[in-house]
Amino acid sequence: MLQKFANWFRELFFGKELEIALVGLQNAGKTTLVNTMATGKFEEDTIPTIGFNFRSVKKGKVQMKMWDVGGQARFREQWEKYCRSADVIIFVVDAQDQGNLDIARQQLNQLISWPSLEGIPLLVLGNKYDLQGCITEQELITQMNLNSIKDRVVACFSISAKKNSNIDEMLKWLSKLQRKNK
Ligand SMILES: Nc1nc2c(ncn2[C@@H]2O[C@H](COP(=O)(O)OP(=O)(O)OP(=O)(O)O)[C@@H](O)[C@H]2O)c(=O)[nH]1
Ligand SMILES: [Mg+2]
Repeated sequence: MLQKFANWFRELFFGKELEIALVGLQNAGKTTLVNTMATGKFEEDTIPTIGFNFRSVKKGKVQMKMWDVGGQARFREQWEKYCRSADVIIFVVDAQDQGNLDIARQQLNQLISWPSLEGIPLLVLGNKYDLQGCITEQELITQMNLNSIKDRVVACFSISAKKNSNIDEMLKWLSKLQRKNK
């Protein structure tokens, strides 16, 4: 109760802060999304993330502190470490790369089964929606088995980090989240 009041008081004067962990397979577009959120522009030449990148961006009244973690297999065991202290987990999927959906689903299941991550809200993004042959939001919900997740708030959006589409809707959803009591 006291913690809730302290959070409310802090938010009133300093605005809200959200800690965000971005995970998902390599090449899904995590770094591109963070860049688009920061600058509003698409930067073509991202290189695969080694370890992680950190970027803090103010959107409206919300300071978003983003941990963008590498998606290559050798970095995946570190995902939990970054998600542990996050207020929300964003799992980015390449919506065109249907051959990797099974692995994405397995990795997501593995991640959210960590007891340390119980209850942390989950946002699944089907990225690259500007490309032909992408699966829809509804298909992504089915393929990623999102309806079976009952222990946390779950949302799903189709976005394009490249074309900056649906990013505002995503930000609106994020800005409504409560900070975790730390
Ligand atoms: N067409 C299209 N391409 C995109 C989009 N988002 C990212 N890409 C491209 O996808 C490739 C991978 O993007 P990254 O942002 O580096 O992917 P990542 O998820 O950070 O990859 P790792 O750091 O290896 O985990 C790049 O060539 C991007 O230009 C999108 O919305 N549409
Ligand atoms: Mg990256």
